[in-house]
Amino acid sequence: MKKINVYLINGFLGSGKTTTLLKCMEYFKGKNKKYAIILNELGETNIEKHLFKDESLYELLNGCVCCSIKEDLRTTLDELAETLHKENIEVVLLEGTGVANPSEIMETFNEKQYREVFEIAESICLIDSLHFTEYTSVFSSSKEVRQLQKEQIENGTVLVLNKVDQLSRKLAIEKVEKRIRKLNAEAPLLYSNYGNGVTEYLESQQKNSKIKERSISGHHHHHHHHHIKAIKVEQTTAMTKRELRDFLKSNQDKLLRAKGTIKNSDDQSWYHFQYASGLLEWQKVNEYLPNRKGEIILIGERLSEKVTI
Ligand SMILES: Nc1nc2c(ncn2[C@@H]2O[C@H](COP(=O)(O)OP(=O)(O)OP(=O)(O)O)[C@@H](O)[C@H]2O)c(=O)[nH]1
Repeated sequence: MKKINVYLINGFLGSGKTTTLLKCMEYFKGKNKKYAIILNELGETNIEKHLFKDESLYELLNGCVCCSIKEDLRTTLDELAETLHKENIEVVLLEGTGVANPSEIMETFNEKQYREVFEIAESICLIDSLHFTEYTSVFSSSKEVRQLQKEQIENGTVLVLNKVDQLSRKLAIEKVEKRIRKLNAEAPLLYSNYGNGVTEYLESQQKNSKIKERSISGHHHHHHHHHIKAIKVEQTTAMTKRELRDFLKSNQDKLLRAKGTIKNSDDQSWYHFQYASGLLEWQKVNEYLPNRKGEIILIGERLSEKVTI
């Protein structure tokens, strides 16, 4: 029986995984291939669920604690294997948490019972060009963050240097590329904004599938990443965008990423927001959200459980 192609989408927090996943979904839709999505989310709530309405979605919430990833994934894959053929699913798209070692996931797919059904077609590693130097420097990041970047890049079959729009100088890009190449010299490297170019790459690989004989087995180091955690903070009073930005900036030293849905005191409307690479983006929610509570997911190191806004 033809195996199900699995596309892993990894990369550090905020590097552009979900943005790329949405593009891959469009691509497979255009090819009339049915896919299932597995999201490995950090934190107890999936704040981005609105992006995946009506999709075949499997969630591994809290799955970042690496020791539990494999077990959670096995349960999901067993469930998926039951329905795959009934639903004509041909592709699985799996987005990692951003703080997990992709080899844990690869190893699970490599277990005999799953190897017979699934095949990792590509392990896409997104890299935030703006923050890569900071995240890999001994002066500005923890050992844990550096280790994660290294593991993710080492395990990519294609590397996507994303957010190049944030790098102003060509020299800076070259410097980042040089450092990446020290970690993974073989995988093709794409320059990208908002994950553009990834689906074109997938298309070209389909045509060249005969020449692709890389082994995707994953590196077998086990590191534990218990210091990076996600906490959920509930919004108690409506706030302006400026107040939100000030709040995030005041936690900047510990914060790697934040996202959420909050109520804006200027127009009393709901907004989804994203905070990555020190940049805050927000978008008005157009649908009606009854009994909605504002909530923010903060992801970082040394975060205290007692944050209030
Ligand atoms: N300027 C710029 N922003 C980008 C680019 N790609 C993604 N973003 C923005 O960066 C933020 C994070 O993007 P996501 O796709 O959610 O990143 P992610 O890796 O899925 O984030 P986590 O799953 O939380 O780790 C969003 O606000 C995106 O709109 C890019 O190429 N350039």
